[in-house]
Amino acid sequence: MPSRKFAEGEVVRGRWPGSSLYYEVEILSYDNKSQLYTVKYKDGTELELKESDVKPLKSFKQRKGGSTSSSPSRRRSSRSRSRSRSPGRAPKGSRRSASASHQADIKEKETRREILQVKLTPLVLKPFGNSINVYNGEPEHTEKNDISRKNKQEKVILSPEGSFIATQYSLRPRREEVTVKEIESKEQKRLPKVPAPLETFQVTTPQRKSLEFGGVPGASLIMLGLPACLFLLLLQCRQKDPSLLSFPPPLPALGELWEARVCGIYLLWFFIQALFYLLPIGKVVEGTPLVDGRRLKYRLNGFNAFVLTSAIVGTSLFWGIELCYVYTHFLQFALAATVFSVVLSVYLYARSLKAPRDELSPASSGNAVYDFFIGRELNPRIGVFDLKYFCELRPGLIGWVVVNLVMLLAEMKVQERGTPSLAMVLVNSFQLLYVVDALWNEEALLTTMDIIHDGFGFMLAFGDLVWVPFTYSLQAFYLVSHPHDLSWPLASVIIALKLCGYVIFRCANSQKNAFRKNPTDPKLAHLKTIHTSTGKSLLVSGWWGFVRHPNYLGDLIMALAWSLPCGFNHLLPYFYVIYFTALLVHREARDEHQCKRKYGLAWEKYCQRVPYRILPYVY
Ligand SMILES: NC(=O)c1ccc[n+]([C@@H]2O[C@H](COP(=O)([O-])OP(=O)(O)OC[C@H]3O[C@@H](n4cnc5c(N)ncnc54)[C@H](OP(=O)(O)O)[C@@H]3O)[C@@H](O)[C@H]2O)c1
Ligand SMILES: CC(C)=CCC[C@@H](C)[C@H]1CC[C@H]2C3=C(CC[C@]12C)[C@@]1(C)CC[C@H](O)C(C)(C)[C@@H]1CC3
Repeated sequence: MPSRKFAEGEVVRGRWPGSSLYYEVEILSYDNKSQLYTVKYKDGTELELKESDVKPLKSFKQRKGGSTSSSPSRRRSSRSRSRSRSPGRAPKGSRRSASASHQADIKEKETRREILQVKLTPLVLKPFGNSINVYNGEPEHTEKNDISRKNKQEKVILSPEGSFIATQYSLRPRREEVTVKEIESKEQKRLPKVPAPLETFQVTTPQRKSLEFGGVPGASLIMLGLPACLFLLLLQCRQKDPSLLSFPPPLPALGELWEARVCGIYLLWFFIQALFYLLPIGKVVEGTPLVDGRRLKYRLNGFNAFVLTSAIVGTSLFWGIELCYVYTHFLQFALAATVFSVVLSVYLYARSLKAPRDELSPASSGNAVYDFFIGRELNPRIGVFDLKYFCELRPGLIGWVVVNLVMLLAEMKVQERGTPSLAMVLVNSFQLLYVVDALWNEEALLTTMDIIHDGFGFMLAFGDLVWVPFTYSLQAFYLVSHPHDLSWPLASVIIALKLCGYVIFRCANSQKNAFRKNPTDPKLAHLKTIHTSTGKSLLVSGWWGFVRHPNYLGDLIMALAWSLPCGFNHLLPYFYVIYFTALLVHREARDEHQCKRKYGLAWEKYCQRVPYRILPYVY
């Protein structure tokens, strides 16, 4: 049990010395000896504060029934008069740097977040205490998913009037006052229209300290490295001997790889998928609340698009259309897709320069190279057409299944077989199950960090449109020219492994999704939870009590099962497992960082209760 109340990285309110004003600060460190916290204010000021001068964020939203009876506006004007020592005020002449305009963007975004924290954050229940002295930011206790208690909580959260409290006006530095007033009047007009949000990811995400992915050098390296890696993989896979000894493969001339017909087919594919996306079939749902309180609408018809695509592919086969053309021109298709993703990224960056500030991604930085990579605009849309959401699941993911099928047909042709090999059938079926699962559970995508945190830039454009269909299908591509005879006993073990991975993956994801959708779900009543200061709880038993990312564990087990049918002659079919382990370890670290900032000590408590991240007793 930690002796201090607040964790490093936690965002809290810190008293400005000599005043009674509290501002949002981040805990940088704690000195056991002096018992002082080093905190950082939003303008960069670092100070040491006593514990009594630090309060959890939530405690300020609980003063509605407290002694301050003045209206928010009255309170604001009276408090602002007394803000002579605002930490928001930087020393003369030192406030604006060269990147001032983006900093201003970020500042305004933060300001909006702050306002929304005031207006959108759900009330915290009595058990946390209505007084800031009672609740210290720590989870009070771990308890069973108590329905009667949760019902109470749900009631409070869902009531629009009860959920929005405006008590934090005094916490804003004076220099933001004009913007704040302008924005507030806009917000006040908008807010009654939106329902009380349950998910407040963007709203409560505090400012980031450092850039992810190794910052500008890391992003530059990834942007150059990923396409190079893709072409080396494909060229290596085409070799008779794809072992490391014959690396690097001979490089073809660029002219050989560029074919206008292939580009046309690729564009046709993309626009057919876009057309399916626009069909008015499927449920329309709302995404998580944006920084301005709005919720975007998304149509869930990914599975329908898959069925329609299957019908088109089936018809093409019936008419005898040579699908093996995709195999014989695989590198040309990869180049066409790469060029398309680069053009798309340039378009996305260019249009983001005109995007309103509050539509920028929380991951964007103000650095052009980094923002081109991570994406500047959070949800670029052309009318109702959401570019990121569309690309994440449709052309690439469905394309991957079609590529696998093409490889199966190519194997039969190249190896002159009447039926596909058992290894190829397993790879195709396993990956088909994965894609169908993703499309069937499409709604879950709306809460992933790709949708709510990352912008739409080169990373996701290239990742979704090129990396997924052309590298995730590497096992099938490998099997076309490197046959592997798989015995049935071994195949049974691999099938069991795949099913085991799938059960972990699906059950873990479904358990969390069901819990986030309805924490009072009677089916989850047996699970233990930890309460957090945001009003949301964390599961600490069931799948999420086993390791902190059981869904990643299941996904990794499945990844291994996709490679094993290719045998052990070469490393190449295991590329996916290796890459995916690195991706998930990095993704887990990003998520952990964000959860620690969101949930503070409650997250630390969770980490104590569930010490392993992905693999029990190993990691
Ligand atoms: N094949 C691929 O290339 C690929 C790549 C990436 C991901 N994936 C898969 O995609 C799926 C989604 O992954 P993801 O990275 O978006 O993350 P995720 O693991 O689905 O979600 C993480 C979020 O879950 C919530 N959470 C964490 N611990 C919790 C607990 N104990 N109780 C309740 N909620 C908790 C937190 O958000 P809130 O508290 O805000 O709800 C956290 O930010 C995974 O199955 C992953 O394997 C596949
Ligand atoms: C390689 C680099 C640096 C970037 C590319 C990452 C990109 C390939 C992945 C990022 C998020 C991933 C993702 C899926 C596929 C791969 C990514 C786009 C996913 C669509 C796979 C199917 C799952 O069920 C899912 C939950 C829908 C996945 C969502 C995230």
